[in-house]
Amino acid sequence: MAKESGPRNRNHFGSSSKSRLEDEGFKDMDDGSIFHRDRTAHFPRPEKLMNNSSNIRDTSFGTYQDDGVSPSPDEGIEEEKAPFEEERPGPVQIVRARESDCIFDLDIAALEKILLQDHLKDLNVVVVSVAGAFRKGKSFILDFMLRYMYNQQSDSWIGGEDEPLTGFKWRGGCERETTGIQVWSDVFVVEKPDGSKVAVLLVDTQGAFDSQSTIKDSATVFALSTMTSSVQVYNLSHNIQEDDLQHLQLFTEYGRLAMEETDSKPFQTLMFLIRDWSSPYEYNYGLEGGRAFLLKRLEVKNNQHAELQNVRKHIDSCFSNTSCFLLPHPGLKVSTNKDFDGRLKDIEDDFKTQLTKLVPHLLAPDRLMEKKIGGSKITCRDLVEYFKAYIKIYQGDELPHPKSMLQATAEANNLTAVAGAKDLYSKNMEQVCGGDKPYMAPADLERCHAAYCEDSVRFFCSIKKMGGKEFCQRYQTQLETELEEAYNAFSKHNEGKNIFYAARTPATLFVVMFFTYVVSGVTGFIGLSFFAALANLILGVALFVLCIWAYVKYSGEFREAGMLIDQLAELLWEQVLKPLVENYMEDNVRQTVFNSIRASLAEQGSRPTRLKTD
Ligand SMILES: Nc1nc2c(ncn2[C@@H]2O[C@H](COP(=O)(O)OP(=O)(O)OP(=O)(O)O)[C@@H](O)[C@H]2O)c(=O)[nH]1
Ligand SMILES: [Mg+2]
Repeated sequence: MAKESGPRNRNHFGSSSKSRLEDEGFKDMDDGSIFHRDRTAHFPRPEKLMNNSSNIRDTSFGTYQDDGVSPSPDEGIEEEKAPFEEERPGPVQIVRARESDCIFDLDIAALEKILLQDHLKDLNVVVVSVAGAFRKGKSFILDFMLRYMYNQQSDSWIGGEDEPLTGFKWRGGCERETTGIQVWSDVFVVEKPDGSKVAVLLVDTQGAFDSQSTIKDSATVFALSTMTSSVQVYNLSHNIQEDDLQHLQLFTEYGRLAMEETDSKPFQTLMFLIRDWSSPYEYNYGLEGGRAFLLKRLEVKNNQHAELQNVRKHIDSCFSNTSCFLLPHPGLKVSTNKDFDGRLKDIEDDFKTQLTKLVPHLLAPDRLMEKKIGGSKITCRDLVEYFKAYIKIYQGDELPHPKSMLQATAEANNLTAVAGAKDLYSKNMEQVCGGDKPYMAPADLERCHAAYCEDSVRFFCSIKKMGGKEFCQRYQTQLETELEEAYNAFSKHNEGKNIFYAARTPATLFVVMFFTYVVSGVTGFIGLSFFAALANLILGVALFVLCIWAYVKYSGEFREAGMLIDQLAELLWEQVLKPLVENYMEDNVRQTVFNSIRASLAEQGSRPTRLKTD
């Protein structure tokens, strides 16, 4: 790690800060650290952190900056009148769930404040994140990583026996603690063996599958943290179960969807961290045992079911690197004692031994892996931009909603049943009014539709489906709507076969032409030349439109023009010609009936006094 401090660039933690902290519920501890009354914000003072080890971190907050105007602390300025207040290192929430819906917001200002500091923004970034189910000790393990980062060059980085564990907020109990995504406000600047400096960011995440989060919430947090980290620690308990792999598959697929498609693997390193490993006699604690165990678990065998093979192949296709670490149980005090505050003396030796192997394996300078996206290393500044871009995708509507296994299965069941039932209906209807069948009377077609519709719904109901009655009813309604739509298409197709229907446009245009021809002749004859000319003009337009219509029908080009002419002709037919024809026909029919009745009555020798004809 590079030491970057000096008289004008050092932490500043004045007495005024102390009284402020006391006001906020913090109190000074004997070891020089500050302890919050609710036991959640206990961390070393920055000075202590600096003194504790020779390796120096860049303090993210409160580093004195010589701006040439403000006096430096060295110039005898009283602490109370310090130009600014020290901000304590701590967890910062950068991704937060909205209360009203399952959408997450990015706190851009907080992220920028951390990552866009002058000494960090152009450094390549290493992001180590811990994710997995809730209440499994994620924040707890991250706090040991923090201890390592702050005391890296000391062999006793793990801390004193009586030192409470502080940093990311952790606690016992069964309710979730961490929400959204949190990062440690101190970004550590580390010099790698090749001399290059990198910025190390530690990320804590909301546990998956708590009772307040939907699958979408869990998938979003897991996917976002996997997409933005160079090492994702998948924190599991006791074993790697098949459902752990399935969830990993679901979440990483959700992440992959939001990323640009590339040929290379989208994510970097995945470490399965198995807590409370209880079979060291089969696979030894640590990395070696983990490697053998993982090899066995992720093995793809020819005789394996395709479902099992798919999960394994998917995981392999997502991560460039996978590893596994088997961590022993930390002891009953850790898991069951409500007063346990993280002191090493309460933790089993086996656990501590493995911890001293696990943390350096992840964070030692020669182990640090820069975050790469699309094959190139990214800087802290780039990471901010990627966060902004990714969160936008998860806030939008373009991604599908990840569902619970039952819901997804029930939907698939119902959709298959809908498709089968619709297929049955279509086949039946094809047989009565398909493309090669002649025109059918609309009333008969409707009767067939009603009968086949009933058959189709009966078929849908007869298929066994998951999801319950109410859920299936939604799909039955969807089926009925789709059948109605299919019926509309069939009846339009049927109408198309009616030769008179097809000839309606030219017939209408012919009637218009004939009428205007007669009008022009008559008005011309009686000297109304203006009306004659107008009628001629309409006749000419009708003839032109008829020619265009004929061309469209013949060539299949300009179909929009053809449709417009058809609509115009239909309007004319429906609004003018049809009422005229019907009226005329009705009058004629009435007249005929009247005449025949009168004739028959006359034959009988009596005359009708009055016949009501309307
Ligand atoms: N059995 C067991 N318990 C542990 C282990 N590590 C920590 N714990 C305990 O697990 C409890 C939860 O620890 P946290 O670090 O808050 O767990 P988390 O996964 O961050 O929980 P959420 O933030 O709610 O998701 C605490 O009581 C810890 O003492 C472990 O390896 N095994
Ligand atoms: Mg937590």
